[in-house]
Amino acid sequence: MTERPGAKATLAIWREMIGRSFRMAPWVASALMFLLVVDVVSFVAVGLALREIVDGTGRADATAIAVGAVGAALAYALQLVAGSLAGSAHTTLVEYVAITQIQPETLEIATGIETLEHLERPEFLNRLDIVRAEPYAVINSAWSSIEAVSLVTRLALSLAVLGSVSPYLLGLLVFAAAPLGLEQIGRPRIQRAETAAAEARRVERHLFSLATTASSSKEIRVAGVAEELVERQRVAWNEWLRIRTRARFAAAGWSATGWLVFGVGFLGALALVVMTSGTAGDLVLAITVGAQLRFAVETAVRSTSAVGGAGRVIGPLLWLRGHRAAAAGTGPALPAPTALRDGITLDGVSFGYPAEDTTSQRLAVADVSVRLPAGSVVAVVGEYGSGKTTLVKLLAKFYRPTAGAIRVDGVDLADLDTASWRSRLSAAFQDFGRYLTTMSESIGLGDVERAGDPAAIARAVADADAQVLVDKLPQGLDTELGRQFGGVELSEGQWQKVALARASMRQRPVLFLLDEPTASLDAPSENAIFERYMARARASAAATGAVTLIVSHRFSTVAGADLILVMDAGRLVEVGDHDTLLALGGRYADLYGLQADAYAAG
Ligand SMILES: Nc1ncnc2c1ncn2[C@@H]1O[C@H](COP(=O)(O)OP(=O)(O)OP(=O)(O)O)[C@@H](O)[C@H]1O
Repeated sequence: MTERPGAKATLAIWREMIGRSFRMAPWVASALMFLLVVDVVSFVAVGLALREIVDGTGRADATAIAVGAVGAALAYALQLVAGSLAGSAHTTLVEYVAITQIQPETLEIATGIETLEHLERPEFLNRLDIVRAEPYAVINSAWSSIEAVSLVTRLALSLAVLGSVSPYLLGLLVFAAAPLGLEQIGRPRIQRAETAAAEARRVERHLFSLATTASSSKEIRVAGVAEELVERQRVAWNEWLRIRTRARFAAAGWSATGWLVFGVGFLGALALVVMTSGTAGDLVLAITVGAQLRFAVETAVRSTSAVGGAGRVIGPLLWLRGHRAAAAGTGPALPAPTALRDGITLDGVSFGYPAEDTTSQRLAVADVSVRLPAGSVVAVVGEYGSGKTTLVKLLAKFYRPTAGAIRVDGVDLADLDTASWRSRLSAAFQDFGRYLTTMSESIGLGDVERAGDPAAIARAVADADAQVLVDKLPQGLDTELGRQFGGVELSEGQWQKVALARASMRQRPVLFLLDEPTASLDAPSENAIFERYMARARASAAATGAVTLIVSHRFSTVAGADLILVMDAGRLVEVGDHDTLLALGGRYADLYGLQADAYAAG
């Protein structure tokens, strides 16, 4: 999956990065530009002063030697100061732009894509990981490309001085090309290795977080699987290390060969100077400037390495941007309705999760056609893995149907603006989030626009039957949640209540999705909540024609629904209300009977 960005794309990114540097930190960026100019000027001054010393020595001119010596000392000092300040300015800029611009961009890309598929695809996650790990490389390469201009100037000047000592020394140019050229051979290997190692790194991180997260740690300890996890993490680290080390060794070999060639060339050139009766002054000048040349070449290698090496991050960054742009879709998007007149219709809807091998892709939802009338309470039941949650995700537009269409009052959901549609939804998911912040914020974030509205939060708390929980917390709604940051830890059921309260923040949704909203709660809590939600569903139905869709495994919960959808292996096998389905004596009746027997036996 290594993609090398083209020269045009790389130049465009550099221009963008330099532009951002000047916008974000104009003083530091301008200072860096100025210091680079000072660096070159002082380099020229050192050369000229050395030339003066050598000429003065030849003429036995003490004044010229003294002027040359003072000039060389001053110019050298200036060069050191400018070089060091430029280094600091460079690091500051790189860090600042990487952290304030590129790092947030990765999160924006990941969260900005409306659907969820990308978060399950390794090719997306691997690239995200690369850019997140090294956002500095992008901006660093942009500034290194500018510094390269000053380096080329320095190289040219060194060679001019050396050429004036002896034309043979110009041959060093050929030898200087060796370290630069051979570096180009090693670098792509490192680049490919970084990309190839990204997956092993993700595996390593996953295992680390699995082993250090409180929730999974319990199972790990009971099952005694910790050692196995450590071993697997070690294997993943080793794999990461092996791929990178091999490439780095190979690149180091090429680089060492290049420097060997340069060293041999330098020695040969000096021998030629001596043999062609150069003066002692010429020899000293050749050695001094030659050493400077070596330094300039070394810096050039480092900087071309930063410039060229950034391809491994620029490539993935451009890919991620492209992916986001492609996912944004085209065409005009319609605003979502504020109320439903007719309802939501599923027309031959099928969906299969993306699979590596598309030929063996299984449909999680297969050819489902049903009408969810405006104002109705709809329950979805079925065995584990029958496609209930997938149906909810399709309605929330997290995925697009692979076939068929979902219509909202006759308008294809695909044509509705996703943000607008989501602003008309309320949803509580089975795998709810835990926001580690205050209780009130954790609830309020269910509706950003009213996140700080105490009345809205109080109503959401009441709807989710969470007042008892709030009363138990040491600082009520102001209590910090989550032990990781020093707050109060909640039980699974309490977290679920917080999620439910969050989902209750929007008072006038047109679709209320509840995917097993009470799975972690006890039966009395579930009953209390369900009654409230039924009442709420009826009130919403009257106000906005809202459809409330509840996924549940508990049949006592769903019996009061207007419409029950029975799913089996992705298919909708039965539709109707409780009495109709019982009378049908089919799948629903079987499942209902099983659960009733289980309760009776219990
Ligand atoms: N993110 C995913 N990637 C790939 N396959 C998935 C994904 N989520 C679910 N599936 C598959 O899709 C099918 C339907 O899953 P879904 O979660 O919709 O079932 P469900 O009826 O909600 O199950 P449960 O009652 O366990 O919540 C299952 O076979 C499952 O393995």
